[in-house]
Amino acid sequence: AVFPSFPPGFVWGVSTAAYQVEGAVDEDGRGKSGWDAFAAGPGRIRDGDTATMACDHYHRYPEDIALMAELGVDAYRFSFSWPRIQPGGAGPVNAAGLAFYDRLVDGLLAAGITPSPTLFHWDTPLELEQAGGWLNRDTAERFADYAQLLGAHFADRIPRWTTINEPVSVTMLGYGAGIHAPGLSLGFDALPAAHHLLLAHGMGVQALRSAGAGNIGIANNHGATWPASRSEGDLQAAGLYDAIANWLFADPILNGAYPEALAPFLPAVPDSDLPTIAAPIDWYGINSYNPTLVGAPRAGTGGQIDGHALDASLPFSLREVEDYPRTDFGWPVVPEAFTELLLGFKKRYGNKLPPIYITENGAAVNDGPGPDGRVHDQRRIEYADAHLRALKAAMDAGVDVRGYFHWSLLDNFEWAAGYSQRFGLVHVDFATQRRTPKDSFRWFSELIRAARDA
Ligand SMILES: O=C(O)[C@H](O)[C@@H](O)[C@H](O)[C@H](O)CO
Repeated sequence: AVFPSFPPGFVWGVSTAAYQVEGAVDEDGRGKSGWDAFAAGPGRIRDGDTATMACDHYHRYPEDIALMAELGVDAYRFSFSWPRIQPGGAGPVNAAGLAFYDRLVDGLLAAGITPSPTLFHWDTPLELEQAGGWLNRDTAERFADYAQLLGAHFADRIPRWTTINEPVSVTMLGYGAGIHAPGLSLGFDALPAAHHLLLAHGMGVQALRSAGAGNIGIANNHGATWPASRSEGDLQAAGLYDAIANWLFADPILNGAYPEALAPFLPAVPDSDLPTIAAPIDWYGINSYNPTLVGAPRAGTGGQIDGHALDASLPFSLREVEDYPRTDFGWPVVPEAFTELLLGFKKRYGNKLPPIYITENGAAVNDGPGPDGRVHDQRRIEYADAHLRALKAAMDAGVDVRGYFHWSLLDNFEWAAGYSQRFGLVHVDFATQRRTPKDSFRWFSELIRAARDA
């Protein structure tokens, strides 16, 4: 089928994150992160994998930049490693750490690829984590200092900035359900972390602007929430889950207030915090993969996330989305839910909604090289094709989307799932670090060129 045309200037990109690709965890003065400590814990990461080497991007970035140039992308969304740049999360800069990002940014610019970094993608400096991490308001203050120094150093070379990646995942998986670092299972008592992450975002925006940087946004994870049935119990549970998973992290930024439904659960916060969180942004980033089916609590189970059982005491339970294909990570493939999500955003925020970038979208498809040495990841092509058509349908209906960043350029360290789940357009042999562009890589590069020539 003919591929839908995207507007001229639409940004095509790929995404990665420092801890998932860099490796070199003990090199050139990098400090430890909460993830280093968490991943070292027995049974925390599938197969006992660690990110000590990951994709060795720290040394192989020239090869990876060449792959991105071959792919034909306009932009590369990577993340800065806070513990590499500022070990301990406070005080002086680690010059050798900063120098790595000078090399990466200059290499991208030389290749005609726009560096589009994220300041924080989950690797909290360990010293800050040990002082309470995102449960501690001070971490937001430290983040503002970190944003200031990066803005001052790179404002002249970096034209697009993301403050924080998915505060919802850090809050719910890291502090709420203990599946990610720091591994705390606090349930609703994790919500102060959400507030401090949002506060850090707002302070980060202000710090970047005062350092002369601009074109700033956040990358929030969002997905359509579907009630398990029209019963009162399921509708109520789905409404509460939707408020926590989606609107808790969008409303304060776009509306300047928390969702009313969550008032009973949220900590009291200083009045001045909400205007800070709502610091004007230039664009809004959405990471989206699939919808979530939610019902009333069920005795004995709260459902599961990536095979990790959720606490049965939660006021909702996650259910399996039936009758749709699944990725190898078990995530349902529902392109129409992507359109539904974006139209829902336009309806909810109207003209308060700035232009959108899809900062992440992709699928775990674990095919490896076949006898011909190629990786025939047809299911990834089908996933991306269907989601880009779903995206274009939302754009045709008036949603202002300016770009799409595929997750991910490389197979990488998929957090608690280790290397068992592959999201890359490029296959990585983690024993030899050999990179093999997959069939999806060729498909995406043809699509980008066709879209540009259209
Ligand atoms: O969205 C996230 O969880 C993160 O941003 C990425 O780091 C993940 O690796 C990716 O999404 C696949 O799960």
